[in-house]
Amino acid sequence: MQEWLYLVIGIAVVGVLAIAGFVGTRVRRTGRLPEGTTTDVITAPPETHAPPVEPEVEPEPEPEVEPSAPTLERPEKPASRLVRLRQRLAGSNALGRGLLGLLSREKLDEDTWEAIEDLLIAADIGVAPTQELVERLRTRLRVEGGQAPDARTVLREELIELVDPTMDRALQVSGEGDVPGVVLVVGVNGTGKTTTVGKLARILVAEERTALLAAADTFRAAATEQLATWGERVGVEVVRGPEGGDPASVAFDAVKQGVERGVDTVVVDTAGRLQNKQGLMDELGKVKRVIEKQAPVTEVLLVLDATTGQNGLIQAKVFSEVVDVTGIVLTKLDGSAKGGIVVAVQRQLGVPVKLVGLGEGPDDLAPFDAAAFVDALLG
Ligand SMILES: Nc1nc2c(ncn2[C@@H]2O[C@H](COP(=O)(O)OP(=O)(O)OP(=O)(O)O)[C@@H](O)[C@H]2O)c(=O)[nH]1
Repeated sequence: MQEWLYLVIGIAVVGVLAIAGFVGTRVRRTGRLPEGTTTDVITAPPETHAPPVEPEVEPEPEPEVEPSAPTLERPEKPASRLVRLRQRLAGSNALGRGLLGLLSREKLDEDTWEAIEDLLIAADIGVAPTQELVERLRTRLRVEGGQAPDARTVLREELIELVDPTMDRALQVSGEGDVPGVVLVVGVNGTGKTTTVGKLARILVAEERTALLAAADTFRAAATEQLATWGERVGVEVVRGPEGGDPASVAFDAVKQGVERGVDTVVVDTAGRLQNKQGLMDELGKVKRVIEKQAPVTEVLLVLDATTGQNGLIQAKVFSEVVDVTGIVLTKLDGSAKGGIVVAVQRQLGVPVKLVGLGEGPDDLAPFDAAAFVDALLG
């Protein structure tokens, strides 16, 4: 009986030890205590403080912003522009004042008439027109002398006559039927040709016409950029080609687009390098020929710098031999004391001055008018 008691105690001890061993093994293997068990011996792995993971947030789609249309400028109506001529002809109206001073003398002797001739020639009117004018003034002032004619009135009338108010100065900017009018702008670089094309675009816009510009001056890259800026300001597109490319192909493309889009007028800027007459003739001849596959050229404007005097007249002659010039744009009249060039160039080419440049402002290009010009000269 005692042996049985020892056996039961032994089994019980072994059992307790076995259970303790099993529990220890599980804790080590799993790293955690079985549910409801606590102990000081086994420590849980240290908690790591990983930064909290931000939930991924889909970025808000950028709201689509309509490219805002550039604010377009509203060019000044052409009719009001010539009023600026009077102030701008600061140099040229010295001619008017000088003539009036001489003609108001009590005695119009030979010396006075000579001084009048000198003044007119210095203002670039040209020798033949000067002699004609002096002759007419002498006759009128002598014949009407008894009634003390107003020298100013006589001079005004004779100057207007000389500038010729009967010439048709309307710009031909409309084509026949559905095709656009095509204005070809030619002239030596530096005369203000590209500026004139830009200003002309503004005149067309002011008159509510649609226009397209052709940057066919591929010779000077900056000319294309310059033209693009002019166009952007009034919402007129510019057709351009590669730098140094064929000007005729740019002109062709522009007029083709003009026909397709049904614009009113295409204005073509050209390079017009005066390297030699044959080169110029080839270049401008080709430009005109290819344009006319699409639409007739309605106006050929020759741009001349009024400050260049006789040089300008020589250029004018060369260009007029190469293309049929139909109108003259006289730029920089504001800075010139030589307003007489208007008379000289019209006489030389037999075509009217249609536009005058009066400054560097965007709307400083005005339709020319004989009476307003003479009034500005006389101050
Ligand atoms: N004061 C004055 N300056 C003018 C007038 N017209 C043009 N200009 C200036 O003359 C300079 C030459 O003008 P452009 O238009 O670049 O000359 P361009 O003939 O086109 O020369 P290219 O582009 O090289 O063919 C510019 O500084 C113009 O602002 C004008 O009527 N009066």
